[in-house]
Amino acid sequence: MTQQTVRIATRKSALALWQAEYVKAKLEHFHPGIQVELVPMTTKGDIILDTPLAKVGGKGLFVKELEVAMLENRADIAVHSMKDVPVEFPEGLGLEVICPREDPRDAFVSNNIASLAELPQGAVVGTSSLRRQCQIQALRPDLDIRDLRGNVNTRLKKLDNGEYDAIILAAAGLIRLEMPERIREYIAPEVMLPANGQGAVGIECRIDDETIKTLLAPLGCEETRIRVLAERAMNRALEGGCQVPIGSYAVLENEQIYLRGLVGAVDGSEILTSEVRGNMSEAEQLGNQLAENLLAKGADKILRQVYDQA
Ligand SMILES: NCc1[nH]cc(CCC(=O)O)c1CC(=O)O
Repeated sequence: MTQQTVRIATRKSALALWQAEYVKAKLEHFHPGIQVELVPMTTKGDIILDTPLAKVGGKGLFVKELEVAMLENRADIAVHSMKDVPVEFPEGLGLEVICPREDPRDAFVSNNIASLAELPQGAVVGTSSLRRQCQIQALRPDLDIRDLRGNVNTRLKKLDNGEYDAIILAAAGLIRLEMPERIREYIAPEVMLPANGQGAVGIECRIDDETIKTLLAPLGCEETRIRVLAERAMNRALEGGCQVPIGSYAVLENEQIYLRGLVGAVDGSEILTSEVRGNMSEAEQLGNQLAENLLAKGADKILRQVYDQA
């Protein structure tokens, strides 16, 4: 029998490598004797660091090169942070499994201030996420939100250099990179709704690769799959990629999905929210319904303004 080998296409950031190593370890655990190789590569999103992401605009800035590698059979799977994965996949590729979710909340990170609420008037907060920006500005119009790009370590370094009083990052990244002590406050979803898929890692592969799909099956988490399916359905219906002021967050409560959604003007002057509950088997319908609720409240008008400015 030939030796089974799985090649993982991955970005080179510390978090991407952590996620790829995590999947490698899981594959080796479930399939003793398997060979797993990492194929590190650079994506457009890693190169364009000086332009606000919303302006670069390209959906899938961080995943395209990985997808091309799979289509050209230079890799078998790609491991992604679900929140960076566009809602549609290129022909021939699909998302096969979603792994158990890490803490989905946003984290308040600062060297001298304990929480978002304790930030002094006019404090400088770093984030390049329009979703975070609009929610913070709605709460605290006085704060000075400034762009912050780069991978997790780069962002922390900029904070430590004194460029910001505080920054907002996904808690999941800090936990995975073993820096939970950096988190001063876990921001509740009621205060800051996370991005769709935040904290979840997904694995993409060629849809006709049955061997790989069989190997991947034990890595999936059904609860996470349902939650992320509902969240992504809302974003898809709103035609929102990851660089939009949209939040969506699902939890399961006794076999029921509770899905919350938000669309906001970037300056926080207007925030639309809605929520739906329904059966676990109706994740996508619930996402669509929530999007319709938001559109009925005027979400399309807000989003069009954002796209026009970008
Ligand atoms: N957009 C970058 C990105 N993609 C995934 C994570 C964090 C981990 C996750 O959500 O799985 C981050 C960093 C951040 O938002 O702080």
